[in-house]
Amino acid sequence: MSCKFRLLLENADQLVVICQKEEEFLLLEGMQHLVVLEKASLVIGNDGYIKAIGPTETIHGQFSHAEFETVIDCSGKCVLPGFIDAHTHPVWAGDRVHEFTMKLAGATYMDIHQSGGGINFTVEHTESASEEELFCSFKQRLERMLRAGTTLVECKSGYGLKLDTELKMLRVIERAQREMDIGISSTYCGAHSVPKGKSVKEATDDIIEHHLPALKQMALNDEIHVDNIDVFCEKGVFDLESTRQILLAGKAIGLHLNFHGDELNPMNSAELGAELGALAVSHLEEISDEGISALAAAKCSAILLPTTAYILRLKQPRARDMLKAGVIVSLGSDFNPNAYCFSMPLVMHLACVNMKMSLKEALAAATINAAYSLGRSHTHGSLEVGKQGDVVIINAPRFVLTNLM
Ligand SMILES: N=CN[C@@H](CCC(=O)O)C(=O)O
Ligand SMILES: [Zn+2]
Repeated sequence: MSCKFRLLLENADQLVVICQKEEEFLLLEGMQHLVVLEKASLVIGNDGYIKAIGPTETIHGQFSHAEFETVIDCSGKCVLPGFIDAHTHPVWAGDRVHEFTMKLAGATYMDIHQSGGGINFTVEHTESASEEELFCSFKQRLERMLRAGTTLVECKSGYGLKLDTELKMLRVIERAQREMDIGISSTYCGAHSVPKGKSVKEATDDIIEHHLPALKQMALNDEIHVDNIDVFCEKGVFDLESTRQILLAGKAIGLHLNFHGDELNPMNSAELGAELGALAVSHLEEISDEGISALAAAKCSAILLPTTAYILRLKQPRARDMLKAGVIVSLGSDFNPNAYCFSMPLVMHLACVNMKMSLKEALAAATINAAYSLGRSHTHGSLEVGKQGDVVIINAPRFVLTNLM
């Protein structure tokens, strides 16, 4: 082993490891027992991966002859894994502030959507924006997410709908993956809305016959690498059958299934996600009891989005029922022109206050479980040797009271 390392975080009051047995996710019981080391240190190697973690004295002894590029004294501070934002729509042009006024006056999300606003408004502005403009605003948004402690973020396309604009968005995401110091999981969301002038069937066929083969070819050419496929499964958008067809076609080209469901109307989306082997379904404000059982049995994560229920005044997702039933609960900011939130700390806060999750449950949902929902829990979501060294240092001595655990 080389004697040069990138970073030593020394003597943290609390080092919140989350879990230490290579767990892929935590369920209700595991969330109550997050692993927290006190007076502890952590070493990150030149490759960016965690090399050692343990009591300050032990690490001090083991690395007494090592050289570190940077040493940070974490006395009086608390170290957490970087937050993972499991659901965002961050590439777009054209704000929708006027829609907030309409909503305050009583319009619903679907009223606005059906009158050509909402997603379709953003689609028009994103189509006319240049790739460079989209990249610049996206970059600023990612920088703000990083400043709020997010180190891995799921980023969707979905304001293109036409193949060309979807590819423009995915190229912008790909460029950020290469150029920026934030981890990105890229999601093709061409079925985010039915394009003007097309029926659901025509849109579904276009995606299956043209978009997905193009993505497959671009992956083979090493041009664009997409991780997940998403569909907005909702009354008046993509119904259950078209959602199934699109997801199956995405699965056939190797994409993880991770889609919007049961948000405004009960659609049996959770049941569909479980049946198809989806990694995750997002929203779920209108999930059924059967949907909850199906997610638990299939180990399909529920990505809950407290900002959406807040801004649209929807009923809160049933986080407690899901946790009790054994569902893998994750969190995301749902950053988009309708829910303008960069901050996973705020998302965790809303999850606690509005969805009645505990601090520990919210942190596990924003780290190891969010990593699971993106198929990344082998490398992200906890501070374990061999995982990526993504950390947040907070200027406070504790995240949790260990004697109350
Ligand atoms: N519900 C569908 N998609 C987004 C909203 C996108 C938009 O309104 O632009 C969501 O997750 O909340
Ligand atoms: Zn969304």
